[in-house]
Amino acid sequence: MAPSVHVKKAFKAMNALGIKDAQIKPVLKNLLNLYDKNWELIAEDNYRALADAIFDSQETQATEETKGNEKKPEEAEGSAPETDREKKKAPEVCKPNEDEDETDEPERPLKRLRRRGEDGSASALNSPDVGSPSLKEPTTVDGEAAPILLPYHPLPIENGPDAGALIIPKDEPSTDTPLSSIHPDSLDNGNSSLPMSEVEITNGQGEEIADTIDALPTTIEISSEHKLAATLTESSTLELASSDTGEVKINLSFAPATGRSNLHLPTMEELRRAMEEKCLRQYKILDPNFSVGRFMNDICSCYLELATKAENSAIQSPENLPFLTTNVDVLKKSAAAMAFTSNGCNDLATKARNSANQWQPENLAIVPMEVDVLKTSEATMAFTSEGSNDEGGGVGDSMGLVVVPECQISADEYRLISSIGDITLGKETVEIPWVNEVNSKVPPVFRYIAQSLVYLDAAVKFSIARIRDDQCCSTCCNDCLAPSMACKCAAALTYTVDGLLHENFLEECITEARDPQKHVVQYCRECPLEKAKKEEILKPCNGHLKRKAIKECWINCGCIKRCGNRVVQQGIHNKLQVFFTSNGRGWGLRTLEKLPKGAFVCEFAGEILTIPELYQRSSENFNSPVILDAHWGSEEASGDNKALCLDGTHYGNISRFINHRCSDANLIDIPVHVENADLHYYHLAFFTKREIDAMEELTWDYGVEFNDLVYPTLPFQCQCGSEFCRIIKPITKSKKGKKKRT
Ligand SMILES: C[S@@+](CC[C@H](N)C(=O)[O-])C[C@H]1O[C@@H](n2cnc3c(N)ncnc32)[C@H](O)[C@@H]1O
Repeated sequence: MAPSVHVKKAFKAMNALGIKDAQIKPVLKNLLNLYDKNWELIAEDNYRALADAIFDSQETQATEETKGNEKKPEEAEGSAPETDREKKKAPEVCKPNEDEDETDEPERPLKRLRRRGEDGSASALNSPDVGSPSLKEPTTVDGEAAPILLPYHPLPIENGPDAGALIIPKDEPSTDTPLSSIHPDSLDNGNSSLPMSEVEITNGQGEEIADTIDALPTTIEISSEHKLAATLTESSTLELASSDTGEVKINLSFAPATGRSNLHLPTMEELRRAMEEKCLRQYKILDPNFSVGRFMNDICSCYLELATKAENSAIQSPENLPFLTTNVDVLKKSAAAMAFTSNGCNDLATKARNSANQWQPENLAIVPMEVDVLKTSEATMAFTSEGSNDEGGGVGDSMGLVVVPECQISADEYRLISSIGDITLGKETVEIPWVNEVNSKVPPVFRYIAQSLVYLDAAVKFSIARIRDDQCCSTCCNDCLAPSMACKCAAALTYTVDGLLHENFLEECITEARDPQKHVVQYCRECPLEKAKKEEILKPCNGHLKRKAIKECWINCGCIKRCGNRVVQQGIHNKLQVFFTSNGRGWGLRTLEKLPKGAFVCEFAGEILTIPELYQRSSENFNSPVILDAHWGSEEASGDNKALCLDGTHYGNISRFINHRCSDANLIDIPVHVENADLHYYHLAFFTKREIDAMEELTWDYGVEFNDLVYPTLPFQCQCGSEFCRIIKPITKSKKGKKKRT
């Protein structure tokens, strides 16, 4: 399964920051659960999420200790010795700005880290001397940019005379001090200590013009084409402005954070997905091409259109532009501001309409995130936000500006996001819907394939010439399971006429899976699993199995396509559903109808990789690859390109959602030969081990061990809930002092 190299890298990056292993380990475990083992996210910005989580946990600990200690009478009287107080603080290593930071708040180990692409005083995590790997943009197996993971690029700010007056949020403001509205005329250019939500506006010639946001009544003032000042009181605001050069900027801001320690910075991707999901659910948008990026773009286009129209006609009265409250003079010069609420647009619109006569820029505001959209024509856009959440109540530090090219989401992805009806995108003969009743996540992006595909080096050849006469039923001409047929392929009595596995065959497979060591037939001198690791000392081979396998009728057989000895190759036919589990296991697969014992559910489809190829992917995020352990070590299966596995991470089918359950899973995986008799490659098909009720989750035993707690070879803490769960639970002491497993 997933190599420990991820863990090692994470430890290394944290060690470079002076954080000790003991502090890293528990937080990393939690984070892995939280991020569904998405190492790519965890490793982003040099493990910024991990560092943040460690610091948060230290902070929480310190706060708790402080609270606990405050209760002690001697400390309440201020008699705690200095040394004790110091102990409550976060570790020394976490306070790089010690000299500057003299607040009474519990010490925050590191300042909140900037997002990728921001400049200025880069955080320790971004400094090259940390020695951690540089950020790698995700690529697909073809080497093309993976569509879903939107890279951030710093916005190129032009200082030339033609550059528009665009707002660049000031990075890392550091105080909660309430702000007052600053009239552009009275601005102090070059102010270097702007507070938390303050943003700068440049006039294209390097001069700061300014924009401030605080916790007072909402105000946006526009005094000239390139001058804009805002003071906001409600939770957040949205502003739109265009420049002479046709650029449109949208700026949505949170009000300053107050007492929200659990905020985390969502990625652009998370934000976009959450918004898209919301639109799909709440507004029932059915257009498969819908995207938030496009939506924002449309706002910009409409805005420009309206603004341009305003130049030529008198329609710019507030009654005619219900959501737009701006200064007409400024509009005429192509710069403007507008505001509306995210959940209360109508209220504000009404307010704006009702107050037409007093139509003042003060009556603006409230949107729960910070967004910047630039250059409609080039469709670039930037989201800068912190603490965005579905309720729109998030607040946070002011963010730096990041710009993301809009068109990085492939058509497939659009379809995936909008195609709640069928996660297979029509690639199976049945539709498989997905549902999330737990949160607003949408399924991970991957290419749905109904059949496995060779990635590159795997020696998988399907040649008719290799099928011997005694391996097929060339004389059959109908259904091989029909009573009158004496078919040699069907003689193995694998399937019943109902398309189920024969009871005996199934039981034998279950017994074999229960104790695989008993069925080991081969030990290799140099096991491919070890060899591919390129470590100097190879561990001895654990042995390889000769598993019971199904041989279906294949191309050389004379029977019909609907022959009873062709089950797996017919594909999925049951009603299944992908759903989000409620106990931290991410997505899962369940059946919507009752399934009998021995029924075929689906096969594991993915990229067919050689073991070295699998290890080369070690820096990527694995989705539990499956080893095709067949006759390894035998003469026939030797060669680096013959020891194979299936990886469903990037290309996969519905099986990539099947979760693990120790021992008493309801599915069993059985090798199936469909195209040829090659022993080193086979299909892996899932069959029911027992009758399964409608709505029951489908699970299989990945066959993994959960015993290395320091550097786990598995990327997840098992939550299967089985009474036979193999995970070693930490031993805790009960109140009576007895040790027990948690
Ligand atoms: C093949 S995927 C299964 C689908 C996955 N849950 C998802 O959301 O995409 C395997 C991953 O699911 C999670 N998982 C599967 N079984 C689990 C279990 N019993 N306990 C905790 N996590 C599990 C782990 O993150 C594992 O790496």
